[in-house]
Amino acid sequence: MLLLTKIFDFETAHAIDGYNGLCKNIHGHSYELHVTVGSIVNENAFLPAPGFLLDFKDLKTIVQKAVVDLFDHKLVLSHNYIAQHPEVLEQENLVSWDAEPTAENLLLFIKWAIQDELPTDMKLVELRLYETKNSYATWKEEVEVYQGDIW
Ligand SMILES: Nc1nc2c(c(=O)[nH]1)N=C([C@H](O)[C@H](O)COP(=O)(O)OP(=O)(O)OP(=O)(O)O)CN2
Repeated sequence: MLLLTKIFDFETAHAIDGYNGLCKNIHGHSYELHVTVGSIVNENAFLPAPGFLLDFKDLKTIVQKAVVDLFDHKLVLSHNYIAQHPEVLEQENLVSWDAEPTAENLLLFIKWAIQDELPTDMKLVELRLYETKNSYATWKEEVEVYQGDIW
């Protein structure tokens, strides 16, 4: 499989309801999202002109619209959090969510949002979302491993 990766940045504020730590309060992150897509190719031949699996520009357009535009400079809070802090409803950049906006849940949402927008010959293979430079969540397509005569 041949893979392409593009990196995106967005600034988002959130709080985690039910968490016993600093992240229960509204705070922000400079998120970094790595999106890897791929396709099975004939590895014994060059790609036909223009030699792209997918134009990086097209990948950028898809992820920008499906993810970055939704989250950049937004405040993402769960319905549970909002119910306990109704004053946040005054924020014009509020995005209210069914789930807690953890790195894991954001990543699952991002997977759903991107998957359906890719061309049919491209597969979403891996997503990595950095919440800080030291903390990130990864989603990977399960790869079937060939072991002798059984998959
Ligand atoms: N499994 C998860 N754990 C935590 C999440 C999360 O989304 N998934 N989120 C948080 C907080 O949002 C917090 O802001 C990030 O936590 P942490 O990485 O511990 O933050 P630090 O600033 O201490 O990170 P450094 O980059 O190491 O300085 C908490 N846990």
